[in-house]
Amino acid sequence: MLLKDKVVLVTGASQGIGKAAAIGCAQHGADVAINYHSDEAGAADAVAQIEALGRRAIAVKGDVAQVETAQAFVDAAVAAFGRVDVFVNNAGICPFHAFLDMPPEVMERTMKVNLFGAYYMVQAAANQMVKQGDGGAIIAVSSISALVGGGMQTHYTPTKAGVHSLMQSTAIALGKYGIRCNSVLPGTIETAINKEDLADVAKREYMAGRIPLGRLGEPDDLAGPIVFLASDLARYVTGAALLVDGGAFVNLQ
Ligand SMILES: NC(=O)C1=CN([C@@H]2O[C@H](COP(=O)(O)OP(=O)(O)OC[C@H]3O[C@@H](n4cnc5c(N)ncnc54)[C@H](O)[C@@H]3O)[C@@H](O)[C@H]2O)C=CC1
Ligand SMILES: C[C@H](O)[C@@H]1OC(=O)[C@H](O)[C@@H]1O
Repeated sequence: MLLKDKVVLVTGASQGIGKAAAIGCAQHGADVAINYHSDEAGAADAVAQIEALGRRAIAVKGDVAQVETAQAFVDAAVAAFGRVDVFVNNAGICPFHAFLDMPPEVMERTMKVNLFGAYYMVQAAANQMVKQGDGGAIIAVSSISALVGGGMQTHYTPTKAGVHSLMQSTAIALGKYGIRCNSVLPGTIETAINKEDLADVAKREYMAGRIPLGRLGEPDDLAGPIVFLASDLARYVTGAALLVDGGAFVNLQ
């Protein structure tokens, strides 16, 4: 039990990596508040799975692109559980699109959800941790795309580099409060975000073939690294970025 009786908040946790992280934290003894955008059934299922583990859970609806969602989420978690120990910034979108004719609204929505949303959420969670006075852990779900490009992701990869950079800067700003800030950098994980993209069999085989561990990732592959960074096992780790990609990044030839 690495997170016994800790209170963990996860954004975008009605499915995919966020849901796996929320359940993974509950498996390690945490109570969990999840933010979700619109998938009521997915959020209810996440809550049910956490409660089945004997832990408490709430689901709070909100669009992370709206500034006020951040404080409302933290307030709801504090009302339910009294405090915030761990904050996982996971919510994100990746609407694949070419660069030269990128619609401004797609570009701006991607920035607002992935980067602005992360900024305001991390700020609200950090203020609560500072008020509590006994530290905390913040983990951002960045991406291998913080380090490498994507021709159909010119609006997306800067947001992932941005949240990685945000963790580096908040690690400095919040270190004196005992708040650790780190990011995980997933490779290609099979979720709804890339279902359409990976429906292209040739692309899917190419992507899988680039991975030394021999398979695409699944959401649960992120749960362990996130629990680790949230836990006291990582008590001297801050400002770090952990690739969780089956070795894809290092596979040049
Ligand atoms: N699947 C992959 O290959 C990779 C995913 N990531 C990142 O992992 C994170 C989670 O994505 P996945 O689980 O893969 O996809 P997903 O599509 O299953 O999950 C994304 C979650 O974010 C939520 N969300 C989207 N917009 C939101 C908004 N405005 N407000 C609140 N919630 C919102 C969705 O409802 C969903 O629950 C994202 O930040 C993504 O960029 C990073 C690297 C690789
Ligand atoms: C959604 C993509 O398949 C996925 O997102 C990322 O951040 C990865 O780098 C992949 O491109």
